[in-house]
Amino acid sequence: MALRFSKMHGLGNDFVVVDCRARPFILDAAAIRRLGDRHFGVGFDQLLTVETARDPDCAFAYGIWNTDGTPSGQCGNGLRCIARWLARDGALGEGATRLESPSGPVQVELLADGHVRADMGEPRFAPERIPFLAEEEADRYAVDVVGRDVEIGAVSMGNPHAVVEVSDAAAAPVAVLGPQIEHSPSFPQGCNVGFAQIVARDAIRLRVWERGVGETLACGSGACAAVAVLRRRGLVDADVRVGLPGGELRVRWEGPGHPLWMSGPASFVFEGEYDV
Ligand SMILES: N[C@H](CCC[C@H](N)C(=O)O)C(=O)O
Repeated sequence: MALRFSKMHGLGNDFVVVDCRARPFILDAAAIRRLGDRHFGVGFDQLLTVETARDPDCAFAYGIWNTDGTPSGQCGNGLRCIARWLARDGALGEGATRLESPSGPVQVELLADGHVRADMGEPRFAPERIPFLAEEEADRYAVDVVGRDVEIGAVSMGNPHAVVEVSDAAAAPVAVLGPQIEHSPSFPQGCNVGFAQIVARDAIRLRVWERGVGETLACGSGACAAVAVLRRRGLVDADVRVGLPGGELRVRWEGPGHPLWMSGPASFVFEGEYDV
């Protein structure tokens, strides 16, 4: 059976997008891993499906799977690509459109410069909503990683994130500390791990080790998570430029009680057919 797809990326965080509006998604974890394999398949950081919405207030729904076949609750770069994909299909109305993500509704809007702005909802810091095992909610936690304490912030953007503040993102031990924190028992469902360097009150540099993938060139929900954690600590202003290896995202968060906004590019690369 041939599976038609669009290959897309958001700042180098790359996706295979499959239109499942006419028929349900049928690949199991092993088939997703094969599709995501960069030698034996097409290759992606995440597989995204466009689906009909169950939520009557949303125009469409979307699904998210990592390279290892595990599902995710949110994908910031991916939802910008879904918005561009729907716009090309003539299915995105004027102004803001509500989309149903696996973790709840988000709102997207195509900007004049071709970028996409997304209302990602409010960051969730309550440990049980991340999920993260902690007695009480805090700005920072000490997590035991291979016998030593590492200080992190923890937050959900619909998917779990740990944020580690570093003095130099370029030199951060992403490949060592990333998987150790991703698989920490403190995060019962695992987590994405951001390494954030504060450059100014309106600019940070960030690298992200993604749950179920590894280090990616960019992570939209990771950028949101880093700004949320650093703003809650009073270390950055509301508007922050987030510099990732693949490029820059803009994130805006007034603070508790307010939604968090992210904006950035979304690009098509090619259309293809995959023999499932
Ligand atoms: N690349 C995505 C994040 C995927 C998160 C996934 N790795 C998870 O298991 O939560 C983004 O732009 O937000």
